Parts: sequence; structure tokens; C-alpha cells
Amino acid sequence: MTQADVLGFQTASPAVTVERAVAELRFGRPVVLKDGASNLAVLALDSASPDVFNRFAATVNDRHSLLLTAERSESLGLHLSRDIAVSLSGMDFDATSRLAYALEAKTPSEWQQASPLMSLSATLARTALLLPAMVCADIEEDDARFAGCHRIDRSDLFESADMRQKFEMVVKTRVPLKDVGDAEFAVFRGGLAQKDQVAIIVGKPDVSGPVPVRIHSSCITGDLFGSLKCDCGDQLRNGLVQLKEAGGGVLVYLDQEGRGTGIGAKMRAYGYQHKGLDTIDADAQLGLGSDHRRYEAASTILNLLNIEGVVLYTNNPSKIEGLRAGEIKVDARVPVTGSVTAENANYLRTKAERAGHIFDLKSLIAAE
Ligand SMILES: Nc1nc2c(ncn2[C@@H]2O[C@H](COP(=O)(O)OP(=O)(O)OP(=O)(O)O)[C@@H](O)[C@H]2O)c(=O)[nH]1
Ligand SMILES: [Zn+2]
Repeated sequence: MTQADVLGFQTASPAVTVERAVAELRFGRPVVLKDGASNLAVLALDSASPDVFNRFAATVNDRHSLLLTAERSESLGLHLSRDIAVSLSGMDFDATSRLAYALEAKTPSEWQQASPLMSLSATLARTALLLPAMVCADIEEDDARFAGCHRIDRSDLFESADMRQKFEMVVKTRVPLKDVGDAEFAVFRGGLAQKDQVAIIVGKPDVSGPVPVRIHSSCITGDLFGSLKCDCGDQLRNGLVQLKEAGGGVLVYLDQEGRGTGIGAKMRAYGYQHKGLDTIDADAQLGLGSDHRRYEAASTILNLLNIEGVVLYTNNPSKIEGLRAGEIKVDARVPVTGSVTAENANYLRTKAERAGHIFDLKSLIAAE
């Protein structure tokens, strides 16, 4: 019997504590982040209503501040390469939102270096697929006004990390596909604050050698609706056909919309792209880094499918590194491309020039 069995349900594991914190933040409620004697009440601006924002300000007697990540402070003209805290004293919800995300926001005249706990609150926000603009206030351990809030220790965030590679296969069943023919969908459950993930097994790949594999990050706009702003839909469909032509393979469809930032952040970033920013600068305005994806889920899913080595269908070197970090042997890489359109050419250029993707845009255009 494990210790957990003996105790029944008296304790919550670090992963449970993180999942609860994520749910509370997404619901627009504060959580209390603890580190030793320090207690930080944090509220995600992205999900907070003006009413809760005002209530939070009143509860902490207007002694609250806004965490701005290094990316956001850089976008605001502060070249500090670190997270900062700006006092919110006297600032209303709209002014705070402008400071947190707006393109036309003024550079703050006063700021402090963010405490490590404040920076950690941004990690929590990212896990919750919320923008990392956190309203924070130091509180006393016994502050009764936060008694109904979920508490999470700094150590919970680190100790829950191994959950990111814990998945189990829930079901595997046949789904015939239009362009691919016979395929099976295997569903995996687990991870940290993640929806179920899917692997599509095309044909009957031989797992005794390197298996043709594509790791695809979800893109609702491109994959489902044929958005012209990116190449994802083409890559999804071309990738599946390429796996079939290779004699069978596996496409792992990862729940990491918008490079791991979520559909809300991605659509906000599209708004900034329509005003002329490229995909990386648009994300930075929202406080986000250039890529928040992680590949532990992919390596674990491949392991659960008894796949140890792969031929990877990608142009993205960070997927190769991600799988190798998860001890999957990447034997070779095969490019996967889509059409270049007037709408996606700048996006593809940025991918090649700023994100290190391996393709030559000129040759792609010439091949059209
Ligand atoms: N934040 C953000 N995400 C985007 C944007 N356009 C597409 N995405 C996301 O980018 C990711 C692209 O995923 P993939 O096609 O698997 O990966 P890739 O990095 O292009 O690499 P390969 O296709 O393997 O070469 C998806 O999560 C999309 O939702 C954008 O403008 N902003
Ligand atoms: Zn896309």
C-alpha cells in the first residue's frame, strides 16, 4: 500500500495543487502563492473581471502591483531583460489592461525588479493558458480576507513537473481517413493542465526501426478552418499523406494551440499582426516568449506506442531537440511544407529568419 492509500484523501499532491490553482485563475479568482514566510496574492488580469480587480485592489488597500514579463517590458521600451513590477496604486482596470497589453501604452516611469515569486506567478498563468500579466500583492499568512483562496507553495510548481510526462492510453480505435485510408486514433490522458492528446497511427508502421513521425501542434484556425495566415493546415494534411507514402507512421497531435499560448492569446496576437507586427513581436507585446511549446508529452506518447526511434517530419529544429531531450532517437528529418500565400508569406519569412525553421522561402515561392 502506498502512503496515499494509508492517508485516504487527506492530502493533495503538488500536481493536484497546481491543477486547482490553474482552475481558480482561469475562473478569475486570486490564488495565494507561498514561499517560506512570503505570501503573494495573485490574480490573472486576462481572466479577472473589473469587479474582481476592484475588489482585489480594495482588499490590499491599493498596495498591489502588476507583473510585466521581460518580453512586455522590452516592448514598452525598457531594455532590461528581466521581469518588472509596476505599482497599480490608483490605476483602474482599463489603465492596467493598457499597461499590460496595449500597443500604444506609455513606458512606465517607475518600476521595480519583480520578486522571484511574482515571476513564478507568470509561469502559473502560462500553464493556465492565460496571459502572464499578474496583479500581485504581498499579504500576511493569516490574512482572513484571502481565507477562501486556494494556496499553492512554490515547491508545488517544481514538484509537479514530472506530471508533464505522465500519460496513459485511454483508447485506440480505427478511424478511416479521406486522404490517408486506414488509420487508428489513440487517445492519451495526463500531463499538467492538459486536454486529452491524440496520436494518429497511419497504416501499420514497423516499430522495430525508426518510425516516420510528425509532431503537430494544434492550430484551430489553420487545421480546421483553412486559415490562410499560416501553413499549419497544409502541413497537417501533407504530413499525413507523407506518412502514408512512407509506408505508415504516426502523427502526434499536441494540445498546444498558438505555440503553447492558447487560442485567446493567439487571436490577440493576430490583432497586432494586422497592425504590422510580426508573429514574434506580436506575442512579445502580450508578454509572451517566441515559443512556449514543450515536448515531454510527445516523447511519452511515442514511448507508450513502443516507438524508440523516429524519422521526424518537420522544419522545426526545436522539435528535434525536444524529442531528443525525451530520449527519443531522431534518425533523420524530412521537410513538410505547405503553400505560400500573400497572407502567410510574412509569417513564413519570420519563421525562417527569426525562429530558425529550416526552409528556403524563395524556393518555396518558386515551386508554387
Ligand atoms: N502565437 C502564435 N501561434 C501561431 C501563429 N500562427 C500559428 N501559430 C501556432 O504555431 C504552431 C505551429 O505548429 P506546427 O505546424 O506543429 O509547428 P511548426 O513550428 O510550424 O513546425 P513544423 O510544422 O514541424 O515545421 C501551432 O501551435 C499554431 O497554433 C501566430 O501567429 N501566433
Ligand atoms: Zn496555424
